[in-house]
Amino acid sequence: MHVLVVNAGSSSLKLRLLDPADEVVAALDLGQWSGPDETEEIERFAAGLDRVDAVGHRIVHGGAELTGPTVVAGDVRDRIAALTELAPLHQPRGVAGIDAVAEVLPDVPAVACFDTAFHRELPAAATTYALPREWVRRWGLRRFGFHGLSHAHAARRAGELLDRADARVVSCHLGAGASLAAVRAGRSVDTMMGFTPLEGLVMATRSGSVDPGLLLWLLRHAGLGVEQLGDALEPESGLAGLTGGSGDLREVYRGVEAGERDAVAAFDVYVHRLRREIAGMAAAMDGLDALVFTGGIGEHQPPVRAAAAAGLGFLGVALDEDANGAATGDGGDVEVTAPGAAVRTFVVLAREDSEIARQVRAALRGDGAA
Ligand SMILES: Nc1ncnc2c1ncn2[C@@H]1O[C@H](COP(=O)(O)OP(=O)(O)O)[C@@H](O)[C@H]1O
Ligand SMILES: CC(=O)OP(=O)(O)O
Ligand SMILES: [Mg+2]
Repeated sequence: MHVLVVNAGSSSLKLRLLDPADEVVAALDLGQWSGPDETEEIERFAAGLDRVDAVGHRIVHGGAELTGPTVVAGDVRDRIAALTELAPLHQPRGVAGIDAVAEVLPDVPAVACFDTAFHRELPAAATTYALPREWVRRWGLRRFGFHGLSHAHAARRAGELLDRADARVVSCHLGAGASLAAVRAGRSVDTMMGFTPLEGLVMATRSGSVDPGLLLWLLRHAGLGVEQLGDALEPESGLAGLTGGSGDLREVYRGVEAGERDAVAAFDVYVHRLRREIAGMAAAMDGLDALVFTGGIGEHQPPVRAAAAAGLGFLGVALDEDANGAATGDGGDVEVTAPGAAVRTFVVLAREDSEIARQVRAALRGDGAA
């Protein structure tokens, strides 16, 4: 089965045609993509493909009900669109991808694959916010977790590379958005993102977790409205907020090398949070066997991996300096563990596309979730 994969992220759109062996036989990447207003290129790409047997869409939020790969039929598209408030940066882009491809390939079955689905069996202790019970019941407030397609692939690859199905893996997806997952025996047992993709690590343009009291203070005392606050936390915070410039870690690191004070501070804040939370994920599953880095930053930025690992020796993490320095995303999935370290560390190329194709095939074969 040839599967066209549509991966709409917050900062990019990635289209891939995968053959039955998961080889990428056609690709289009749009670095900057606004979503609904800009679908001609997707349509042209999809229309120009010789053979598409099925389409798989990455959809960031599935809410409480869409918990596995789902054929886009009936009201499914509208149910996905109805979750826009919970992922305003992402959900409209996912829906735009569904609409654009349906326009040019109306007879090809499409399957929605959700970032949230991998985390659907998180233990209650990990999903529950300590909020009034009445609110939780009325609005279904809970932590969902995201980047599940990437975490599922990264953790599976770590299991294969370790040759252990029961491994405890901390998966670090570090892209424009970023999150960690604690994965034990292939199942997500904790993760950093919550009700929305705003909780957790410092990201390119997102704040990650901040004190809720600080947000209340801003609303009450700084004259900010809810809309302004939302706009500031999402596209104007994170690395971009810290440097007052680009949220691209490549640029930040150039500033670090040039000794620019804001860039050094931003890098330190990013790494401090990352390191602390890796240890937290390990604690959520009584230790770890493998640490995996994936996503644009995880794959291509040796200094981030080195700086995060530098504080984790107490857990048994240690990187081989040369192997880590050489792992810049071109050499496939590689190990970067220092000789003798108790925890194995891998760099795994993010393959949300192959995870989606796998789920599409499973859903269309009728054997449920992949
Ligand atoms: N070739 C590269 N070299 C260094 N850093 C990279 C490279 N590609 C991507 N990155 C980093 O990864 C970030 C984007 O991650 P990516 O996973 O591609 O984005 P998205 O979350 O939109 O899928 C960029 O901000 C950049 O810092
Ligand atoms: C969920 C999320 O943050 O996705 P992305 O990294 O693509 O923005
Ligand atoms: Mg991404």
